[in-house]
Amino acid sequence: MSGKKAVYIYDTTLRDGAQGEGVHFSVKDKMLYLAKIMETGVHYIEAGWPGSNPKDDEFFNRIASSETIGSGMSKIAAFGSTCRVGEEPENSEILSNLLSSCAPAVTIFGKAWKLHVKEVLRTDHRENWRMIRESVRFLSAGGKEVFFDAEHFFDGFADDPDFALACLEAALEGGATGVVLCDTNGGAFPDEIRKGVLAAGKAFVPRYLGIHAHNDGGMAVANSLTAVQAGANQIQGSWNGFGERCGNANLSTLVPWLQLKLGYQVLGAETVNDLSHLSRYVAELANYPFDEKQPFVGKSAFAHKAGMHVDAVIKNHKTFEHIDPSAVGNERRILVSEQSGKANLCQRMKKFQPEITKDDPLVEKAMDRIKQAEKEGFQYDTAEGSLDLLLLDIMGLLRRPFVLEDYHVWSDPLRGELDSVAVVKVRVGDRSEHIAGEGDGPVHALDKALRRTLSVFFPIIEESELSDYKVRVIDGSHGTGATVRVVVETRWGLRSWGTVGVATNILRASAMALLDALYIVILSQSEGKTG
Ligand SMILES: CC(=O)SCCNC(=O)CCNC(=O)[C@H](O)C(C)(C)COP(=O)(O)OP(=O)(O)OC[C@H]1O[C@@H](n2cnc3c(N)ncnc32)[C@H](O)[C@@H]1OP(=O)(O)O
Ligand SMILES: CC(=O)C(=O)O
Repeated sequence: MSGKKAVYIYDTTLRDGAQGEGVHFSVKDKMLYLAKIMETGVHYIEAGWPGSNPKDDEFFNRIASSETIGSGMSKIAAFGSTCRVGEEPENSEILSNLLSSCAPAVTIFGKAWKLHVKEVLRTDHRENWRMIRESVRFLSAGGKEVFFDAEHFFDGFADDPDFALACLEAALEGGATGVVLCDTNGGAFPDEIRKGVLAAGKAFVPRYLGIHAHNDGGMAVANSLTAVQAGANQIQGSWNGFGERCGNANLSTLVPWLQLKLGYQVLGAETVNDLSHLSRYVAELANYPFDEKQPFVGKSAFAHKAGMHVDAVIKNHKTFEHIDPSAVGNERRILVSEQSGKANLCQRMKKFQPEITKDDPLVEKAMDRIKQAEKEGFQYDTAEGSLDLLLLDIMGLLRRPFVLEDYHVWSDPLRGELDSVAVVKVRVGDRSEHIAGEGDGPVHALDKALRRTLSVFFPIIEESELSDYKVRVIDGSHGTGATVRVVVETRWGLRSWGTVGVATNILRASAMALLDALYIVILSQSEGKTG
């Protein structure tokens, strides 16, 4: 271990993260998650609440019978509550499930705000402290390492500091290894967090003083960092900020803050350097769309669009980047749009002609063409495939591998499934083919007909797939006669790219975007020019 101060990470993605709307992990996903996160050296992984649902039960059973899981550096923690009001710990089903789980660590939550004791538990303060103290004692005596999550600690501390601190004291008297101060409603301000953590740190010296912050006020990361600076040495959070309501403190943001910017020792360098990939992997397992606007790990985190920014970032990346993107496994992206100057264009064109310079007339020509096209409704920052084709064309490097000579589409919406038919005629060299395709709707039929015809000449087409299709009305004042922009996302192996078409006829706009997508598949294979 280096001389840096350590902060311990307690990963609650599988528990609080799974409480987030739209987040779902199957048991298999959870097993994959554990295997992956255990490699990162995260200190604690909260696996779920044994006894609360059959999925969590099966998961804990699978962990117990797995030889590899449990052998790594990360400790598994089981989650649950204290015993109920008036209940002895020995008779508590919740505590008995926690005790018999395979997890060496257990976290139980209890009330630290008088409002909850009165209105939710409907009991008195002494009984609340008893429930906390005796539940912790029972689990500690059973050989578990016990953390106490002081639910609503900061609201409770603002209301009555002595009461809130007495809840921590009860847990420590019971033998808790750590107490975790929770901003459960997520509405605290950093200054309130600082006061609460300082007071807890002054009153007690637990082995772990943790913070668990929700993001309802958009402050979860700031509040967690404030807590660490005030003396907390454990952070509970989730990757991508998944969690109840607006989510939990985002580990994908917190880890680089702590390790790269504030000088704490958190996780191994290899994990931090791979953070962008790890965060995406977790989103994929959770079956939740990855937020590309996320700090540090999102695709947009180092995407430069404005011409002035790009000019400067090429001269010295520090002018518009707070860290080197590679430090978190991310990459710099130079976008091209109507906001571009010659620096953006030149940087992109170097892909095809490395020696090109900003004062080359072709760069200015490309900039003018793109600004004009964007005025007509094209949008290239989300359609880098069409952008590359346009640039290759301007540079005189584009050899279109085929020509679409003709296409017709018929639709009969009353027919039910496969209500549309398209016929396309394609020429490659001096050979032409025309083939029909059926589809659910005219665009699907056109896509199928194009792919079937082209795969006669270019079998590689079969390996690519249309992964997204978006239509946007550009000028709503013309009603159903408005101009539309179609953006198509195509996936081929690990690569994906966007292409764009604009027209008043949605089918024509779709055909433009689809054709660009297919040109790129073929060119990437045969000429390697768009790679
Ligand atoms: C702040 C947090 O995020 S804590 C995490 C909470 N997570 C979850 O709730 C997800 C999993 N939960 C569940 O599956 C279910 O709620 C269960 C199985 C745990 C409990 O279900 P039920 O027994 O039907 O109880 P239900 O959820 O309706 O009510 C909660 C009960 O727990 C009590 N309770 C709430 N907090 C605590 C606490 N800290 N300690 C002890 N009891 C508590 C409530 O008073 C209520 O009891 P009551 O009905 O006697 O008033
Ligand atoms: C324990 C917990 O998840 C909370 O207080 O928010």
